[in-house]
Amino acid sequence: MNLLTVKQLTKSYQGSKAAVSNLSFELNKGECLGLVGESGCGKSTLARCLLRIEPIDSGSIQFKGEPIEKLNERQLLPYRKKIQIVFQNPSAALNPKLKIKDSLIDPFVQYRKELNLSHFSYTSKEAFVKQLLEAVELTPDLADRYPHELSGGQRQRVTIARAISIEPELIVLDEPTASLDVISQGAVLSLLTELRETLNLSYLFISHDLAAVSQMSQRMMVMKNGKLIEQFNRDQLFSKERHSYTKELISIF
Ligand SMILES: Nc1ncnc2c1ncn2[C@@H]1O[C@H](COP(=O)(O)OP(=O)(O)OP(=O)(O)O)[C@@H](O)[C@H]1O
Repeated sequence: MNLLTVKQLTKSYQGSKAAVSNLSFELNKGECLGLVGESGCGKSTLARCLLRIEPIDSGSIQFKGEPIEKLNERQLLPYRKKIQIVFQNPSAALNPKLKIKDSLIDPFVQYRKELNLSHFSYTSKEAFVKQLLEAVELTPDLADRYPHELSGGQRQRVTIARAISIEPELIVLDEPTASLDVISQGAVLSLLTELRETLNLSYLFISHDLAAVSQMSQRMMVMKNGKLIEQFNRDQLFSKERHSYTKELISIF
């Protein structure tokens, strides 16, 4: 089933050439679609446009066939809980003044009335927070700590737990492991794959790291200077038909 359809999406910042230019792709339910490209090629701009954090210049974004590019904030509410984002820097994503349990419960409290959870269940705040921490393989005692009392890897697990707490359909992962050391990176990527399968999630996985993208994704897209160069199945990554730019990226890794 088709979850997200993007057609001819273009976005430019004032006074600059298009950061994202005429981008078209589809993302299917249950898959991880990878997007790889060097720094500054427009990956985060695309992520922000999909989340409607940035307005787009032209093109369309459909979620399950519904155009969402022109919806106002109130009309967007039902989509806000279906599409979540995990950013590169978990420290910026967590409120330093809130204990982990309060950050974790926040999306649930915000969307409580519209939620129909199937994997998690809410009986009490404590029990719910415990379930979330367990889902991302963290111990329950972290609930009472503040973000600065956690490691970078633990903080990123907390932001992932927040994103999955309301059981979204799609998560945009924007360089989710870029701030982590290699061992934590591997662990977080394995966790994300497990969660996708358990919770029937779909991912748009954005990274400059070709190895990570190819490990996670069933299909991949390559972006350069705001444009999509090509898209292909993961098992076609090393095919001789690949674009010369993709081959260049492969040669660097
Ligand atoms: N708020 C902004 N205002 C003006 N220009 C911006 C803004 N955000 C990004 N840009 C420009 O848009 C282009 C794409 O940036 P973007 O952050 O989307 O790239 P990226 O591929 O995510 O890079 P990185 O991997 O380094 O995060 C760059 O030329 C950048 O300078």
